[in-house]
Amino acid sequence: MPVSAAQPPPTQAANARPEEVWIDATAGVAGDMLLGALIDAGAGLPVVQAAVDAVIPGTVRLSQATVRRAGLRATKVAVEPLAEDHPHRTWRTIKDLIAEAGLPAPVRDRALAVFGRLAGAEARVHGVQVDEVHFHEVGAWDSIADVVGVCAALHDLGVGRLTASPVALGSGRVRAAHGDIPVPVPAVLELSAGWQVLSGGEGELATPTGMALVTALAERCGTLPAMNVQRTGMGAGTKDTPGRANVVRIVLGTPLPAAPDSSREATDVVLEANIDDLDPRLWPGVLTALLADGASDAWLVPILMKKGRPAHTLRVLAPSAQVAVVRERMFRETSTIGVREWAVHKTALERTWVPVAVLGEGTVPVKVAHRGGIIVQATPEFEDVAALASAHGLPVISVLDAADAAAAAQGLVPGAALPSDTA
Ligand SMILES: O=C([S-])c1cc(C(=O)S)c[n+]([C@@H]2O[C@H](COP(=O)(O)O)[C@@H](O)[C@H]2O)c1
Ligand code: NI
Repeated sequence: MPVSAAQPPPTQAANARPEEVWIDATAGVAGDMLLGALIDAGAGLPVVQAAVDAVIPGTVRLSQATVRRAGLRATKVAVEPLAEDHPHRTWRTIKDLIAEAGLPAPVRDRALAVFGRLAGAEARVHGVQVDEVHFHEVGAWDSIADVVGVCAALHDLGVGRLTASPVALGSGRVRAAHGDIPVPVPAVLELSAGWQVLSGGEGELATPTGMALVTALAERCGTLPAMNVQRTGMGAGTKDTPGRANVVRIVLGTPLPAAPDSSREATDVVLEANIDDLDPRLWPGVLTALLADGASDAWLVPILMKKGRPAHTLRVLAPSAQVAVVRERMFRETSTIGVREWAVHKTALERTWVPVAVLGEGTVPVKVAHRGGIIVQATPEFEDVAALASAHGLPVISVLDAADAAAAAQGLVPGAALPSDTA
């Protein structure tokens, strides 16, 4: 039943641009729920419609309504087709549509990242090449509307950093293009790798599009970060389940100034072990595997350990969500019979990647670390430099010098303002 909006008008503080968003997906998440929550928090539906129209002109109409879910008021976004014909689109087609739509760079890049993650999961589930993935449900127009719409809404609200809660996946079975499949559906399970999830709850609580949005856009899985709250938003799912509100909540605000060290929230974990009996030829492979598992860094410190034995401390820095996988790798691939762990707070500068053209042979991404809108470091990604050099038979040092010069020519130098289209 439609109900009237109960949200108070925004205060002056609530109108300031929020730097941070936390997504509460503990009741599940779907693309339309997240979009509803962002519209509920103040993103403009016309802005969202314009972004979607730029990608798939004249294909869908978005509308919003205020509804109740288990007694809670929330915004429901509906995506209606304007034409009867819904072609199956491949990831290759969708990538081109998004890339060529003239969207603001942050909207385009976020939308490509989300769809790329969704396409990667579908490719693994169905055993096909990623470019050939078909978005088999309703020809992909509703997924495009959800993904592009959410990214446009985030841009409209001026959101920088996103974090999110663990995601409730649900239970049971659903009917999809593949027939009758178990919940969590295969694409959702694939997208859950590296994220914290909750079981329980009836039905399909998280859809592939919702899960791709959360895991591609949020930097970290965890509880509500310390912030000055400005606005909140409630987005409704389709079903109304009594006793369990089918909603996504979002909280927008500005981060609190850094607290004293002792009270800062731990974001990462250091795991370590002293090892004196591993064949040294195995170490490079161990370090590589730990990084592939999602560790932020893994390194060896030469030590003289008990009984006067020359040995190494293997030390690994990992985001909290990756700790179990990293610990398992340490036990499986080294000779250690114990692992020590402690929580740490890592302070990481914001970073973004800007492609620069190099020697007329291709592009290399430059990692730009920034703080308060000012560039602190700009470094061409070495692996990409080395790959370009190898592909064109050039010395790595020449490509590296050319990439540094190209970055400087684009104004990507320490102390310069971050270009507005890369923020
Ligand atoms: O279309 C896609 S990407 C898709 C893949 C799968 C697999 O598990 S494989 C399942 N589904 C089902 O389609 C509907 C709609 O999903 P959205 O992500 O578009 O909201 C839902 O029931 C999915 O489980 C879709
Ligand atoms: Ni599928």
